[in-house]
This record gives sequence, structure tokens and C-alpha cells, in this order.
Amino acid sequence: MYYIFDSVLDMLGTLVDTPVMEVSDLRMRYGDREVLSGVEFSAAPGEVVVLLGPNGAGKTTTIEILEGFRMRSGGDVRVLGVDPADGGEAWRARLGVVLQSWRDHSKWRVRELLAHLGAYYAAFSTPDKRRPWVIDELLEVVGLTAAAGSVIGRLSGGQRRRLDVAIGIVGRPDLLFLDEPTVGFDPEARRDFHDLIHRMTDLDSTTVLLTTHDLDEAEKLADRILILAKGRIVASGSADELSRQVAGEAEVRWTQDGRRFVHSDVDATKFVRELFQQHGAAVGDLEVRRASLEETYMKLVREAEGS
Ligand SMILES: Nc1ncnc2c1ncn2[C@@H]1O[C@H](COP(=O)(O)OP(=O)(O)OP(=O)(O)O)[C@@H](O)[C@H]1O
Repeated sequence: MYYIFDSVLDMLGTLVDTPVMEVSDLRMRYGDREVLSGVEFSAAPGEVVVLLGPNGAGKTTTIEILEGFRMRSGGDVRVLGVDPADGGEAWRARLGVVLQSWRDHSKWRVRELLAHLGAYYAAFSTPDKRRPWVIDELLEVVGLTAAAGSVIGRLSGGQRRRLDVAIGIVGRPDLLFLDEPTVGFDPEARRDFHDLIHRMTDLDSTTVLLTTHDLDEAEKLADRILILAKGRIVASGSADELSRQVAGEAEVRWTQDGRRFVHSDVDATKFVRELFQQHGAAVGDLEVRRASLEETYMKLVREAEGS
């Protein structure tokens, strides 16, 4: 309910389902090398989109173009309704960017730096979205309350990454870009970070675009996964949809009378129902397995690279 109410306020005067990002035929060349050759996708408010792809596929390049940090070679891009090449200060204030480790200001204290950076966003506060984030609350959600008074130069690697995230979201962005955000996180920090993303999308209807090489993370976070390979989006869908797209058949394994059986079927549920009808209690150790995201990803990337 809160989500709908918030979205309606956010979108006042515009269409509620206006995409937050619209990318069409995006092209990028470095010299004579084409890295992106017709990337297409869009994202809706509150959606978490995870961009996967092999090293060098162009994920960072894509994000930098959307952030307005890099000029594209061709194609149409709209972010929050604006071409990033023309994005002004008010547009930029609605974006959150988590950079790879904040190295400057090492003599500043954590709370001091967040309050300093947060102050910039106050001018872009709206009745439905108060900016910046209340600093104590922000420290709490990123797990830095105990380190609030610490000098940045003395933070651990994990604490520094938490600070990077805090800096990225201090302005309560409508759209958050995260390029490999959890590299260097321990399992607890990673779980806290995943909770934070869910909290931001549920309560604030923040849209998130993130890159990762961690397929488990992609599966946990993504409403939609995009696979970028050979300069294009070669697949788009939830982890489940991608797995069905790649492997139409599921593998059913069971034991019967001390023997192991394996059967592949497009309708595994029907097969299992019939198996029990025929053999009942004699069936044991039943397992039904679809392709994992890793298998799906590898197959889609290999197919794209072979084409
Ligand atoms: N400023 C640049 N000048 C020339 N080539 C570049 C530049 N930036 C990136 N590239 C090249 O463009 C390609 C895409 O790079 P990009 O960093 O966008 O890929 P990526 O998918 O983010 O990779 P990774 O998973 O390794 O982070 C790579 O081959 C890279 O070497």
C-alpha cells in the first residue's frame, strides 16, 4: 500500500508506469572497438535489475553512460525521463552512485562526512521524499553506528565498503547504481546489504541497477536479470524464467528397490505424479532439479560468444 501511495506521489503529473530507465540501441565504441552494439532494456519503478556478463562485456561502460559519466557513441537513453548527456543538478540529485571505495577525506570522521555530503541534497528534498537521509538512521541501516565517530582512514575494508554504500544512498535516490557493490564484504555484511536493498525498494520504491559476478547474489536480489554478452542483452528474465528458457526439461532423480533412476521431462510435475501412482511408497530420495543460474548463465554466454 505504502509502495503504491509513494509511487503515485512520485509520479504526480506523469504516467505511473513511466520506465525509470529506457535504453534503446545503445552503442559504444572505444577507438575502433565496438563494446556495446545495440543494448536494449528498460526498468520500472522499484525494480531491482541485475546486469551480468563476462569480464569486459561492457557492464561498467553501460552504467557509466546511464549515470551521465560517459558519452555514448549512439542510441537512445532516458534515465528518469532525461537523456543522461543533458542531466542537470536536480536530475543528478535523484541518482545514487556507489563508487569503488571512497579514498579521499581519510581524516574526516564517518558521521561528519555523511552529514557534509548529505547537506547537498537538502535543496532537492520533496514533500514525499525528505532528503538527505537522517544521518543516525542511515548509520544504523548500513551498520556503521558504532563507527560513527571513527576517522575514515582507520576503517576496515568492510567498513569502508559500508561507507561507500552510505555515501551512495545518503540523498535517498530514486535510482541507485551499484557496480560490484559487495566485493570485499564478509557474509554478514553481504546479508545486511541485501536486506538494505530490499528495504529501499520496498519502502522507498527505489529502482536499482547493479552488476555482480556473484550469481547467488543475483538470484537473491534480482527482479530481473539481464545478461550482457557480445555487446548485447542476450537474455532477460527472473532466474527461474532464464532457467526454463535454457533448459526446457527438468531432471527427476529417485531411488526404487535400491536402484537409482534419472529421467528428464518438460513436465516434471506430471511425471512425478504418475511415478507415485505407479510405484507409490517404493519411490525414495526424490529430487527435481532445474538448471542452476550458473549453468543457465554459462550456456547463454557460450551461445552468444559462439554466434
Ligand atoms: N576508457 C576506455 N578506453 C578504452 N577501452 C576501454 C575503456 N574503458 C573500458 N574499455 C574496454 O571496454 C571493454 C568493456 O569494459 P567494461 O569495464 O565496461 O566491462 P565490464 O563488463 O564492466 O568488465 P568487468 O566484469 O571486468 O568489470 C573492455 O574491453 C575494456 O578494456
